[in-house]
Amino acid sequence: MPDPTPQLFTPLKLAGLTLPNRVVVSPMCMYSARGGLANDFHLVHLGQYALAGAGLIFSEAAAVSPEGRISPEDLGLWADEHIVPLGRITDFVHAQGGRIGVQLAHAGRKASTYAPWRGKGAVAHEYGGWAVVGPDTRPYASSFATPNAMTTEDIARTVRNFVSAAQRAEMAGFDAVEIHAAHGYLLHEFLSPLSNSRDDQYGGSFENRVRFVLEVTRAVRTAWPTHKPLFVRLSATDWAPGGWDEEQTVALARLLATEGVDVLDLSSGGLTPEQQITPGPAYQLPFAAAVKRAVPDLTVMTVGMIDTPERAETALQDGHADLIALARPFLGDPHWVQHAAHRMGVPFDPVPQYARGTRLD
Ligand SMILES: Cc1cc2nc3c(=O)[nH]c(=O)nc-3n(C[C@H](O)[C@H](O)[C@H](O)COP(=O)(O)O)c2cc1C
Repeated sequence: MPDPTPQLFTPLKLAGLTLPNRVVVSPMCMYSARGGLANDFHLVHLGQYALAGAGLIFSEAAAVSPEGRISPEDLGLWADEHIVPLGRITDFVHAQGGRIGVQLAHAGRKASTYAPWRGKGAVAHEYGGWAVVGPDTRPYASSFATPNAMTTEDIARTVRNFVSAAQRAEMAGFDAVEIHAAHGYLLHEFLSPLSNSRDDQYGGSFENRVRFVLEVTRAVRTAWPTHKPLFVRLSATDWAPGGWDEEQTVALARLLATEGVDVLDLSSGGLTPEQQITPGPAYQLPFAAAVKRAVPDLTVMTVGMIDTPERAETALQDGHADLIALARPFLGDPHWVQHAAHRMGVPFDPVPQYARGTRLD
């Protein structure tokens, strides 16, 4: 074992859950479900990361209501029938010594589109899409559906949907949940002045725009067991003038910390097609660093183009983040953690049962 052990391979305790290393499989929609139900694809896709020793695996966004799906192929947690197929996956991951969380999501005005493999940007109405909702009636882009502005009853029902989804996640055996409030989906749409023109208690001032995400967080935290960590993913900036930005993110981070959020997962963008950004290596790390500086009690996860173990290790050693999430690197190399350990000289056995000699039959 190198001395000192690379931070990437040090454990991290989140509420009652201890992660063996700091590498997290970031949520990735695979557009492979029917009726929101997980199937063999999800078992194999997510299960492979447990066999390969990821510190924590996040499933893709699971819709909290049918109209909150990005596409008809999204995973769901809006009905009890979703519990058993997901439980099969969490059982498998746990049997390999792994940990798995699920992201709870509502796509808002970016719902009801084709899955990307059907043709980008098209609206699913043509083959049986559904009416979409948002803070107001402005669509994400001209090729997207025109949303119905949510009433306060719609908002209250959506809060309840997040709670029911979290309760189903618990019944399915997940170790963590993440509230998806990023990437231009429903909760982010309420946060940003660029997509929220409401004049009621959910629009206008900062306090009003953050109300919906705080209500969801408070309600989910109450329903989700205290020994299991709660993550929230935010887009730290819209990369657009007059939009949501780092300053507001830090202010919201302070509020989320008081609501019992364990981990803030800092991404960016997705609110508008007119983003002013050319992403480069670790381009979202400064947002994690800013939140860590301002809210030291919060555990912070960074994501985005952290493609090498060295870059990940530097982010941890510089104190800019506590956890590193990877998405595309895991698609290219499901054994990323094992390969990182090898490069850093860390002994690493991804399948503890084999290491203990109990499964050598
Ligand atoms: C195929 C694919 C699907 C994704 N689906 C989700 C998702 O369901 N929820 C989410 O928050 N982010 C999603 N993302 C974004 C990733 O979680 C991640 O934030 C982003 O890809 C940047 O990380 P990377 O550079 O390591 O890929 C997706 C990314 C990819 C490539």
